[in-house]
Amino acid sequence: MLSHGRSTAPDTPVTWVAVVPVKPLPAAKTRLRGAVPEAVHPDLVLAMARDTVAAVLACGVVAGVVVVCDDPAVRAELTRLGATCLPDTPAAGLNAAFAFGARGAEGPVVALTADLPALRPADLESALAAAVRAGGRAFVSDLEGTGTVLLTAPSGAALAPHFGPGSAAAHLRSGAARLDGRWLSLRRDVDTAADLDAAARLGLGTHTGQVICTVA
Ligand SMILES: Nc1nc2c(ncn2[C@@H]2O[C@H](COP(=O)(O)OP(=O)(O)OP(=O)(O)O)[C@@H](O)[C@H]2O)c(=O)[nH]1
Ligand SMILES: C=C(OP(=O)(O)O)C(=O)O
Repeated sequence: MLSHGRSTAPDTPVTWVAVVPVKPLPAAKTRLRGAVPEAVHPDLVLAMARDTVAAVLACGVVAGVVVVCDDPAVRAELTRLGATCLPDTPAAGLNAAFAFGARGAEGPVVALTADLPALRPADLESALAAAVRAGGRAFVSDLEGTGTVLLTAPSGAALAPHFGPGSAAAHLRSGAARLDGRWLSLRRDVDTAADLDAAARLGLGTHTGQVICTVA
């Protein structure tokens, strides 16, 4: 289990607004079912969201995290961590939730999925520095190379999210630049039990690590 401290880059302005959508727990992470006993599944999904949001908040160039979620229990937990939580007002799926969270943001926006329990702030900070160098919209694919873990838009640009199956190719087609860093902790999203094992080998955040300890 790792303690992910706030990364520091004193010469880099703190500017990014992060948007993290989370599905209501009873419906979330169906491909991960069976990784832990059924009764613990919601705790695991919430713990992964808590570790993701905690790591994003600890990133030295992130000014704030907006969570979009229709589950009041999730909103309460993530508000406690320091996120600003909004109900999923559009109720029209993942991309609508991302666009809703990003609307009106002042400064550049980074959209992240909530299933990154090994995320380290330094990997996120390095990816965001690469996004700044890229100039326009940019994305980071998951380790498989087909999905997306992060999409950025510069200040004033539309996020135009295309998350979902095949999203890496969709983001490329939409004109976003692919950022090719190692960033293992960022690129290790957890969709299946095998992904969770791989994330555990990298080092899980505190909350997910505790859930895994209770079932080990
Ligand atoms: N607010 C909101 N978040 C969503 C929605 N759909 C997916 N998400 C979140 O988006 C992220 C990426 O989604 P997936 O990895 O496909 O998660 P999932 O749909 O819970 O997983 P599966 O059931 O296994 O497909 C996760 O953090 C989800 O919680 C949605 O309709 N609204
Ligand atoms: C929604 C996505 O994530 P996942 O692979 O977790 O479904 C995506 O990659 O666009």
